[in-house]
Parts: sequence; C-alpha cells; structure tokens
Amino acid sequence: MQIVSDVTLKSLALLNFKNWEELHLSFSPVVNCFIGPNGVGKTNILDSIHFLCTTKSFLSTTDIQCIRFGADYFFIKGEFDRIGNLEVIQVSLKKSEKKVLKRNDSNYQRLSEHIGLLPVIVISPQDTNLIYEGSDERRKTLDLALSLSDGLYLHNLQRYNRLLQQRNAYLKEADTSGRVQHDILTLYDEQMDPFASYIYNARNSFLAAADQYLSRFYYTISSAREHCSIRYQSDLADNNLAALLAQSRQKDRELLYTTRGVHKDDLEMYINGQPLKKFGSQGQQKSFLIALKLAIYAVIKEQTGLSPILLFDDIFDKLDQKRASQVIRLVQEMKFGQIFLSDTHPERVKMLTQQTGSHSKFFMLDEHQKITHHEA
Ligand SMILES: Nc1ncnc2c1ncn2[C@@H]1O[C@H](COP(=O)(O)OP(=O)(O)OP(=O)(O)O)[C@@H](O)[C@H]1O
Repeated sequence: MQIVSDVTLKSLALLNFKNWEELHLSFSPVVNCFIGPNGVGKTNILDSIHFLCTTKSFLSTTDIQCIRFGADYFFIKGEFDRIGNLEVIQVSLKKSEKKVLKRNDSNYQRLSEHIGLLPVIVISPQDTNLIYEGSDERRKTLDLALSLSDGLYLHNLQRYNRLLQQRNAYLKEADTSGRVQHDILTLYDEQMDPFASYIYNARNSFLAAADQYLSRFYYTISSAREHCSIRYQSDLADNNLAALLAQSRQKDRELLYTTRGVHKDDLEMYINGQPLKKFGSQGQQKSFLIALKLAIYAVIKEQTGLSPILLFDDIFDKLDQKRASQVIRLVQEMKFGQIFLSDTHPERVKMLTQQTGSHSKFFMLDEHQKITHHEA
C-alpha cells in the first residue's frame, strides 16, 4: 500500500473524555489498530479524534455527554502533521461553559473556521442511521463531507439556515397577527435563492462524483455480484428556490413553515435497482455503507488533494469472510492516508495489516482499560 500522509495524527491526550480518565498515545502515520473486548473504550478513542477534526462527536448527540461520568470537564489534545506543518488542536468543555477550541494555542472565533483543516471520515455501525433514520441524518453526513471538501459550503449553508429560520418565524408571526406582508416573504425568498442554488449545485456534483466511486467500490466488495447506486432528490432539480417558494406560499402560510427547499433534500439508496432499506440484507447494507463512506473519502481527496484520516470502527461488523477480505483488498488498492481501526479480534486485524503490508501499531486493551502496544 502506498503511504500518503498529508494529514496524520501524531499523538493524542485525553482527560475525562467519556470512559477515559487520562490517556496519552502516540501513533503510526499509517495504520493504528485498537483491539479489545466490548465496552472498553475503543470507539471512544476514535470519537475523540473525530472531535478534534470536526468539533463534534460522531456518537453523542450533545457535547456534555462526552464528559466522563462524575467529572466536570473534558479535554482533548492532538498533535497533527498537516502537509509538513505541526498543528496542535485542543478542545475542552467545562459543564455550563462554552466549548473552547484552540489551534496552536489560539482560540478560534468561530468553530466553523476549523472545519476542513483536518479532513476525517468515519465508518461505524452507527452508519445504519443513514438507512433507517430520517432525511436529516443523510443531509448531515453530506453537509459534513461538503464542508470538508469545499471552503465556501458551510458559510452558504449557515446563511441559508439562518434565513430559513427567520422566514419560518415570520410565517408564525404573520399568522398570530393575522396580517401578512407579501413583500417581506418575497424578500426572504429572493435572499435565500442564491444560497440554495449554491448548496444544490455543490450537493449535486459531489453526489454525482460519489456515485461513480460507490458503484465501483460496492462491486469490488460484493465480488462483482451486485450493483448499487445513490440518487439525489431535491426540489431544486426542476426549479429555482424563489419560484418554488412563490408556488408554495399559500401552503407555507397554512402549515407555518417553509415546505420546499434544500432543507428537504434527500439521498435515495438502491441495490440492484431496489431500495436498499427494504431489499438489502444486513451484510449488503453494511457493504453499501462502507462503499458509500469510502466513496465520500475518495471525492474529498480528489477535491482537496488531502487524504482524510480514516476512522474505521468495528471494522468487520456484519461482514462475512469473503466481503471482509474484499474490503481489505479495497483498502489495499486505494491510496489511503492514516487509518485508525477498532475490532474485538486480533487475528482478523492482523490479517488486514499483513495483507496491506503496512507499518502498523497495535493497541491491545484489556477489560480494565489497560493498554499495551506493539508495532509490526
Ligand atoms: N460520559 C461517559 N463517562 C463514562 N463512561 C462513558 C461515558 N460515555 C460512554 N461511556 C462508556 O464507554 C463505554 C463504551 O465505550 P466504547 O463504545 O468506546 O467501547 P468499545 O470498546 O468500542 O466497545 P464495542 O467493542 O462494544 O464497540 C460504555 O461502557 C459506556 O458506558
């Protein structure tokens, strides 16, 4: 496997982050494996890396849930190498205070400024939410991917969302007062329009590129037995936002919210032409989600020139032997940057690292959270 290390995490320190009271680790620039029984905190280590890169957990819905039970703060520090430069990132949260994020000892004014500096992709059992939960889960994943690959995307999304909130508030206010000023609604529609167009075009081209990779990767994982695809669903496919909102104004006034726009976008997933949710087996769904996340990885890399850090949680969950070795083949063929993975079985992970022939570091966790490590 060729080593591409545009962004690597060199070391990690945790204080009171979830079940880790104190932890200090240093990593291989290539593959790092966390191996140990269920519930010892392997995923939480991956989550802390995700936190450093995106300012958020990929598991917990609120930041406060990340503070160790009984403690009143958490602290995460990571030393990264980004294209040859040292980047020291620190995140801390005290109960009832605002989260603080520092880059090389300087506070960020806005957390969103950090997004994109350290691209990261996580593949985890939680990804089934993309199939079973509502469209907001799919938009969230897409928005993060786009924020990592396009410096203007998050700004446009935030502006759109702010105007959307204001428009919704105005619809309620007009209903309460019994008086609507149509020129105010028209102004909102016109202001939202360019942001919606930007978001639509960015999502459309990102997903078109991802679809190409997805079908290739899935084809490999399923040993050329199945095909899959994604389809972007958006109100904006047929019309611009201002025209759509003009058409739906009466309905919006009755329902008191904005019924059309990019905040309603969705992503449809198909396997052999059938909806994945209804017709995919657990193993097929898992294979699809791995292929989708690797496709997102590939597009981010193509667009930014940076290899994201890959967090692969519970790597062999629900995959049969054949599919697991095809995933390994893919990892081998794709030129990945740094990888962190977790599994309960040392043999399976060794098989992966032997096949990839890469420089790997193994962290063996026992049920008391004691860690021993060795390199191979
Ligand atoms: N805020 C918190 N404070 C203390 N412990 C926590 C906190 N949040 C989660 N935990 C604990 O972390 C443990 C789960 O850790 P984690 O999911 O990282 O395990 P894992 O090693 O990945 O397990 P598996 O192999 O089952 O995926 C649970 O025991 C949970 O109670």
